[in-house]
Amino acid sequence: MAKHAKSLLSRWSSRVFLVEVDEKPLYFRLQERHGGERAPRVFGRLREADRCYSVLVCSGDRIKGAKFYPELRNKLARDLPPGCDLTTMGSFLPRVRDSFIRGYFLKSSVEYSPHIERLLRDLGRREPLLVCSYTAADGGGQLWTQRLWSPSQDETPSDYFVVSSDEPECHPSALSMINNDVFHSFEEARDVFRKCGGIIPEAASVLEMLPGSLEVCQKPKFPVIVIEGLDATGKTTLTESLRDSLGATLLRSPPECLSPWRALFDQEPPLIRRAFYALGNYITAQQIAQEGMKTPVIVDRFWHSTAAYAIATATSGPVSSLPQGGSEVYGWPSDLLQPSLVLLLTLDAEERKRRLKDRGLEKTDEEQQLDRNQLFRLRVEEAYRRISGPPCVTVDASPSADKVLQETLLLIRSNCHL
Ligand SMILES: Nc1ncnc2c1ncn2[C@@H]1O[C@H](COP(=O)(O)OP(=O)(O)OP(=O)(O)O)[C@@H](O)[C@H]1O
Ligand SMILES: Nc1nc2c(ncn2[C@H]2C[C@H](O)[C@@H](COP(=O)(O)OP(=O)(O)O)O2)c(=O)[nH]1
Repeated sequence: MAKHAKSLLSRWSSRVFLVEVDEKPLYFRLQERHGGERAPRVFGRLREADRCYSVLVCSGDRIKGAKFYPELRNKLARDLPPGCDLTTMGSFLPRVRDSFIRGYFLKSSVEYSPHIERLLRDLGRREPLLVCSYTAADGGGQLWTQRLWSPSQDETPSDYFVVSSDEPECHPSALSMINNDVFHSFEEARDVFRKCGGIIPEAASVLEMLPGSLEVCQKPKFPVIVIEGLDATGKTTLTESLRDSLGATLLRSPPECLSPWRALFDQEPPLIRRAFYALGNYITAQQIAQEGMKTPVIVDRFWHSTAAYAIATATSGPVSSLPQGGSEVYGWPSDLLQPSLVLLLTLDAEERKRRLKDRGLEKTDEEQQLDRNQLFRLRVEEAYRRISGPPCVTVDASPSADKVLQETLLLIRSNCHL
């Protein structure tokens, strides 16, 4: 069994678990049982026949684990017997960075079925899984562990209670966001792509587009203005008008040179997808530094989009589950060029939907998620606002395109002395 999983087993009982129940986080941990004390109720609505499993991906290889996590869900969703309920779960060591590991919580309302254990063993042969199976006790919603096991290791009989645990100050995924979801360094993002080579051949093509090393960008002579906002808020329309009005150079992130691979990496798990967008920002930064010596530069999306979508995706539930304002995760990468001004186009949801529809282009999966999941959209919008470095200046994008342009030109002239 991977050394990592063995060490994890030994720390199993000091871990806290997080299961999303009806979009609300439920935190619990395992407490050694002594004597015949009764397990306290943690999960409501469990019957005596219910059997639950915590299935955690504890791969020692970050890339393989990231790739395996979505595959595991697809396999479980496909192969589990009817009557099984699958939700996301995580486990972490309180206040220990990078201790958050992801997994799934299975609730099987069928009588005990060896089929599930066989399925987990087969899956566990591909990547070390840590499985803790629970049995609901006397139907009252009490749970205790039956066995802790990793398919590649004998079962470890155990006798733990499942007891509620306090909600931590911030969502535990925040403990692992930096350089897993939000990349704060070129080297960290490039390292992910270097390690992807064996699994995703196109990673090599992206690496070839990167600068050998980050040349120290000279501060551009001319102002650099980034336009941010959700899809269909009018960024493309406004940036093209600003380019014409200011005689500026128009750039976008990810840069054109990465467009052949964007759709492919949009399908990859967050660790790889976010590294892709982070690397795109570094290439765009090099272009900004060059063009900014000759003309003002307008950029269509940059770091704020990368960080806001990554943070909003890595958390779940209400805005309150975002890392607190001022957290390190909102910081600007020290090796990434900072623009002179960042304008965030804001628009009410109905008008944005109308523009999306009028535009007719198919929606990105993130856009579909924005539509479907208002909570996700609210997390993206709030994450935009919390990002430090140059903070966003919001611009109401609901007036006509020309009015938005005039308003924006006023802001640029007053902030950038153009
Ligand atoms: N101020 C405006 N008033 C009314 N319609 C607008 C305005 N700005 C843009 N539009 C229209 O809204 C649609 C979306 O605009 P645009 O493509 O510029 O948004 P976007 O933010 O660049 O979207 P995406 O990020 O998805 O590319 C287009 O059909 C555009 O013509
Ligand atoms: N540009 C950019 N887009 C990102 C990033 N992270 C996530 N996204 C999402 C935002 C949108 O839903 C989707 C499309 O972004 P976009 O740049 O507006 O695409 P485009 O339609 O203008 O080509 O990608 C990111 O880091 N940069």
